[in-house]
Amino acid sequence: MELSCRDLAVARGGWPLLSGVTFRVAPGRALILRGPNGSGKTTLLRTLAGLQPALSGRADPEPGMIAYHGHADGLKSTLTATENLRFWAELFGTSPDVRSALAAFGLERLADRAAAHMSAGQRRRLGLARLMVTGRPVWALDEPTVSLDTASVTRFASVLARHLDAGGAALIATHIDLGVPGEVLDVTAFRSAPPARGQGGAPDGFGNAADAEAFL
Ligand SMILES: Nc1ncnc2c1ncn2[C@@H]1O[C@H](COP(=O)(O)OP(=O)(O)OP(=O)(O)O)[C@@H](O)[C@H]1O
Repeated sequence: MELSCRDLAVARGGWPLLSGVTFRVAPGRALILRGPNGSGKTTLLRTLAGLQPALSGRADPEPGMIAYHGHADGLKSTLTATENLRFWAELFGTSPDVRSALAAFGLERLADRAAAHMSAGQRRRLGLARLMVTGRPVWALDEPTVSLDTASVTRFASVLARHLDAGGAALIATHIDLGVPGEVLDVTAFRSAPPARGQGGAPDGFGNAADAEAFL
């Protein structure tokens, strides 16, 4: 499935961050988001995933077709690895092969262990295995390889390659080369214009005007 954005404007805490964001990701391709800390990569991903509204513009497909993996792993800490994947499959209305999803991330021996008793890297692997049970054609991923060792990065890259081979698409904020087909988009090209001086501070929840101006 294709992922596209036209003239999208996004904000955090009511403060415009990016505007005029336009791109197209064909089925089978990934678009890698780049940009320094605080430049708006997470905000763009969250907007596309429907976790916050866009200020203006258009994005396709609608969030219901997008599986989002953010900084948190989205796990229920008291549930085992298998139970977590079943929980998500039920939520997404799919009938997945949970054993294959666990195997893809080398989690077979942890199938019956509660997420609370896993290491950070093991939890991250389980969180990523969740993507395989969503059945969603577009993946929006925010720094998916954080906490992963080299072997796990390779496993993840291979799961991602299979997703793309099957006609899926992906938008990924990452600083490492995952070796998948696609282009790189630097979000700093879409920075919103800085606010005019004397227009007051940043809106509640954003931080403060100095922070905002430092970024903008
Ligand atoms: N919960 C929040 N409330 C208000 N402002 C926020 C919030 N989270 C982030 N921001 C601000 O929004 C801006 C964009 O943040 P965002 O997380 O989208 O950047 P990023 O490019 O993903 O950064 P990083 O590379 O550090 O993950 C930053 O200036 C940040 O300070």
